[in-house]
Amino acid sequence: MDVLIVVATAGEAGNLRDLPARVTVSGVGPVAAALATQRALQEAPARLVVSAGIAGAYPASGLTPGDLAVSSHVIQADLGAWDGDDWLSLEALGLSVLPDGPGGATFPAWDGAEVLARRSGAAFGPMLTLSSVTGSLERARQLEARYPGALTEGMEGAGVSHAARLAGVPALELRGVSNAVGPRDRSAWRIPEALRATRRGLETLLNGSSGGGWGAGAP
Ligand SMILES: O=C(O)c1cccc(C(=O)CC[C@H]2O[C@@H](n3cnc4c(=O)[nH]cnc43)[C@H](O)[C@@H]2O)c1
Repeated sequence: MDVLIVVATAGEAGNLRDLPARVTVSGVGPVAAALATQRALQEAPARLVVSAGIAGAYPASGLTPGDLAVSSHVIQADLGAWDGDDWLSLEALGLSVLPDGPGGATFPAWDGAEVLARRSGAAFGPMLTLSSVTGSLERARQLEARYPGALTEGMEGAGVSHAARLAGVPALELRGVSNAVGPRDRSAWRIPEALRATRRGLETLLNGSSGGGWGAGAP
């Protein structure tokens, strides 16, 4: 399988180097992730792009550190406008990140993502991308209200999805949970557990063809 895995940091790449896929380290944030994905796809084609790494889990998701999440959609959640205290999404503004398309800042995931989630024991749902880490419960709940069912928060998924979409390559986000989204408490982050979960999901993906393949969405 011809898979490009994009992670933000060298630490996240460290335990993935032996997997049968190309791993690119983008740097942190959606712009860095988009540029790195674009460059990697120009250097060599891929049939599937994965934004992988660690993530925070929103309170209502029920996810805890060491759990795994796979995207149904990837959403750039901080693109929009404030009208006083009211938030207007790109959709509400009639705008899109894609010059030719509807969809605001939402990127549907690869067709095989739901099967992958089932096989790897991952939660399956929307995964949010923001340019800054949420630091309060109030803000976490606002984001959950705005994006019902949101599982996780990261800083690269939408950038990776955007670049993949422009290149005509399917994409998904796959992240191990390192922390709860909410008040900043670095001592509660469980990065090794999150990295193990991420690796488990990627192994399931990369071994997929030996388990009956991915059906119509096969990369
Ligand atoms: O607050 C700190 O001191 C701090 C120190 C080192 C790293 C961080 C990060 O926030 C890492 C961001 C990095 O990891 C992903 N990530 C993980 N959890 C979250 C989250 O709750 N919200 C947003 N991003 C998260 C993200 O994709 C970045 O690549 C903080």
